[in-house]
Amino acid sequence: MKYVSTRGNAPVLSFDDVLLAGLARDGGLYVPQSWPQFSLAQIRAMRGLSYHEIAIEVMAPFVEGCLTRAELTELVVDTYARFTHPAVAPLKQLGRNQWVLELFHGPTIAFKDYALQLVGRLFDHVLKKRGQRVTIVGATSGDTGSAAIEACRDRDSIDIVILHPHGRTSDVQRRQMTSVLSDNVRNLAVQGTFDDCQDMVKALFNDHGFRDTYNLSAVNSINWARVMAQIVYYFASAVALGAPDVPMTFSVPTGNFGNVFAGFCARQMGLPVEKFIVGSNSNDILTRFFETGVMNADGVVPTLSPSMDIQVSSNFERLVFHYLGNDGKAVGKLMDEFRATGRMDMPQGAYGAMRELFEGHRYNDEETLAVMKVMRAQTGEMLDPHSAIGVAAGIKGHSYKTSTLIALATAHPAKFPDAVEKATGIRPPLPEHMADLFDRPERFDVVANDLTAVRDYVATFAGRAKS
Ligand SMILES: N[C@@H](CCOP(=O)(O)O)C(=O)O
Repeated sequence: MKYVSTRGNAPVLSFDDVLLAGLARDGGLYVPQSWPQFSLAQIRAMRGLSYHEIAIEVMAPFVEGCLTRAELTELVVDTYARFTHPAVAPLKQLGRNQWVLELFHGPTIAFKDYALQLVGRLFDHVLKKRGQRVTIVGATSGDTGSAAIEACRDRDSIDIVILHPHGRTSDVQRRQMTSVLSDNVRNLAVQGTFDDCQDMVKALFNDHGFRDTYNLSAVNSINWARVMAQIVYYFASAVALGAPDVPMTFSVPTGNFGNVFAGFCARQMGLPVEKFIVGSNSNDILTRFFETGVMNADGVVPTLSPSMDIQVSSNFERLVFHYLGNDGKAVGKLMDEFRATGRMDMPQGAYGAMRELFEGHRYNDEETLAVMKVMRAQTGEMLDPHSAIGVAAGIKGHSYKTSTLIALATAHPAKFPDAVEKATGIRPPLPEHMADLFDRPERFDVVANDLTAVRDYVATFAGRAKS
């Protein structure tokens, strides 16, 4: 399998090079040159397989030529054996034809673990084989950071620096990152927004001298390996509910568009999906896009669902690439326009085709709390604010008659205890392995929203003498 950049002007790479590269050298994102295909019979045959068995089937074509099936199997089995639910990603019924997919049974209790636990092991495997080291630089609005740190902490071949927006994550989210005191981990609290953090990470990758000196790698969903591992739960949940003989509608709360794009990949590979519903909070750039065909960046406002406090959804570029017929030049033009003006007008044909498959719905904080309260009262399901938005958007957009709804629950309610208590009157306790989180010492450095300050910090950290 080979991978190409969405801007069409970077080297074509194999899986292990894409894993280490993160962002393509032309500023684009890597996507597979062609989509592996599963026939209906092959999808049907996945029914009854375990999560890890489905993971191997789904991911094997993407790593072909880089990992043997035995190597992939070993990594996958080791990854998901550590998840706390025997089903790994269990489904819970909400109503007729409506289900919640719980994606918070990994170590940091958010969906990011499903990919990052594997990505950490993939990095280790490839770097050891090559005898190389990397410096991972990542941006988080709350969940990616802790999942990446957990996956990479104490690994000999990796240093990791995570940028988060100062004061804009939940206390649990921040502590999950800042209480990891491993020598190879650093947290930077940036006096800005998540978009500022993500922008600076991309700028460091686009500075080729810097990138090469410190061997930068990425853990955000700009890294294809993240998206690849997330495709698995779309297949696993769909076949558990009768796919491919019943079409699915997926509802996904999303800010950076990586999660829902993984669902789109599953569809490209043959999984029958009727619709993707995107749930937004008040930072509703994606919902506005699907309503109008215009991507218009506004200021970010803090919400009860901080992981989605995002205006620039980096994976949207991968979708644009697909709908512009894999025309990297056209994608580059649109992205440059968006960067310069904060506005992107999708060509009508491409927008019309996107609208056949995607729609979006927005919920402000008040509406989110109301959904959490009603869901708890009517179904017994305790939802975190992000998952509540996904469920509400799904119920709004789903047609009972033609498909089964799977709404993705992306984080454990205990990650957002204040919001959950406000909505339901119940304060969800942290799981046992995190019970002492608020007693652990924290370490982080506050930096200005300034690229030079961040670059100097990364250089000093990555360049330090290793003990
Ligand atoms: N919502 C994310 C933001 C980063 O997204 P990613 O999928 O590109 O890592 C977070 O919680 O950090």
